[in-house]
Amino acid sequence: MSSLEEPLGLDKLPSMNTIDRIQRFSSGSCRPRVDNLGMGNCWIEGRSCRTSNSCNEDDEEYTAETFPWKIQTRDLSQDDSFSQKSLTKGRKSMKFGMIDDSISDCQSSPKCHTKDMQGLAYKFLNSIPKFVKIVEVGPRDGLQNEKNIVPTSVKIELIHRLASTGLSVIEATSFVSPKWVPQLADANDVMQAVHNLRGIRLPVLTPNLKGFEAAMASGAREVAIFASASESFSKSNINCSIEESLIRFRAVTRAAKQLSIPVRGYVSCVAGCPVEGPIPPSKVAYVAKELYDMGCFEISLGDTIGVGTPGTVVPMLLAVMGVVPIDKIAVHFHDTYGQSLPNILVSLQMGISTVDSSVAGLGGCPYAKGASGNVATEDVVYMLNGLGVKTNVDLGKLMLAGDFISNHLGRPSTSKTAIALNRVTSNASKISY
Ligand SMILES: CC(C)(COP(=O)([O-])OP(=O)([O-])OC[C@H]1O[C@@H](n2cnc3c(N)ncnc32)[C@H](O)[C@@H]1OP(=O)([O-])[O-])[C@@H](O)C(=O)NCCC(=O)NCCSC(=O)C[C@@](C)(O)CC(=O)[O-]
Repeated sequence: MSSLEEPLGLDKLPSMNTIDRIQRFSSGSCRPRVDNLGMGNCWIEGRSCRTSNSCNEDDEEYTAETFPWKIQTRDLSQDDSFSQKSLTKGRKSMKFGMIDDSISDCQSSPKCHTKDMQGLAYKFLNSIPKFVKIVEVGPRDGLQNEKNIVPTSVKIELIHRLASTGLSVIEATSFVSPKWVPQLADANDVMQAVHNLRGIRLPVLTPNLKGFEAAMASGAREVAIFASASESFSKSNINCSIEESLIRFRAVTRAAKQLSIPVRGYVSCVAGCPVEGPIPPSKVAYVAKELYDMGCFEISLGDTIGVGTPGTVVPMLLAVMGVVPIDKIAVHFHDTYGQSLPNILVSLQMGISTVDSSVAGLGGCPYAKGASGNVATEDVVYMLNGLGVKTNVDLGKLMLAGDFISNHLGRPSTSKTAIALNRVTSNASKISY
């Protein structure tokens, strides 16, 4: 049975319910053990883990120290604009997913235990970063799998439209073999047309030195290399073993360093492989560390076939967080099982602040059959808006970019947000978000 048919579920983990696990991870008392994170082992080890699935931890006060690995996270204490102002904002802020005043309503009810409610809100929202950087991968990951090749002019227009939304990073294309990915054979033309866009980073995928050199010649000023945590996927995707790929990627990072070009590193199949099924977190951590050690400024963890759930994503992230600083980790979810948003939410709760996504939910990998598109950028922005997290992305303009490419492809967007908001207004640009 292919891993697409069978979710990689909690049965692969120690028997601890998900909420319990999130609580324990959030508390910071269970830290990843990096030396032995294989399948079937204790995924987490804290100061007082006695068995593979239990941590001897009493409920703690939710103080700043309880989230030791967080970076620039929100503070829900008295002065915090989110906890206090948002909670008393009134019904008007319910519009478009903004947090409502139900908690403050509840606080005034004798039936509600105010301290418990505040404690719960703190526990689940405290570690979420105040700002999330969105890496838009639509023009690359989104279009690399389209049956009908998208004209170069449409790709260029899409990048321009995305650039106007406030996105700061747009992955533009790939310098890969046109025999393998004919959809992106026009990489040079696309980059020549957009590389001068101001105030925006436009990384491109480069699998080897040949791709790197072509990218540089086209005007690219940031690249990404892409390894896999699955041996089988590495072979089918880039035609070499993981170790061989790391040798190629070292050559790319060395060349990039000489030109001061930033290199992003991807690890694909972090939650499962279409051939091998479950991938142990230790394998993901190994590849992530190799990429980080060779100089990648950021490691994007890709659930290429979209089989991950919070139950498998959390232990995988813990393993990687043991070897790569959390502010250097990004998450990249495909939405095959509709798990992307919950997976992103737990990633944010663990302190991750960079999320890859694709406008209109475009995407898929030509070498991962059955995998669906990336999580839609519109859905991510909507959720982050609702959480009070800044992205600097204008949802209305983003929807227009999504409409543009969906119209061109002749099919509706898979973004639930775009579908819902388009239903309530035919002119998204008039909405005040
Ligand atoms: C890696 C290679 C190039 C190896 O391809 P190969 O066939 O093993 O390489 P080769 O070195 O034997 O070269 C074969 C031919 O390709 C040419 N070639 C060689 N390199 C390049 C290059 N850079 N650009 C253009 N042409 C190239 C080379 O010149 C030669 O041309 P020929 O002599 O036959 O005319 C090939 O397997 C390839 O292009 N694979 C790319 C596959 C791809 O893009 N997959 C989708 C990426 S999505 C992903 O990985 C997941 C991610 C990142 O999105 C995260 C997630 O979703 O989880």
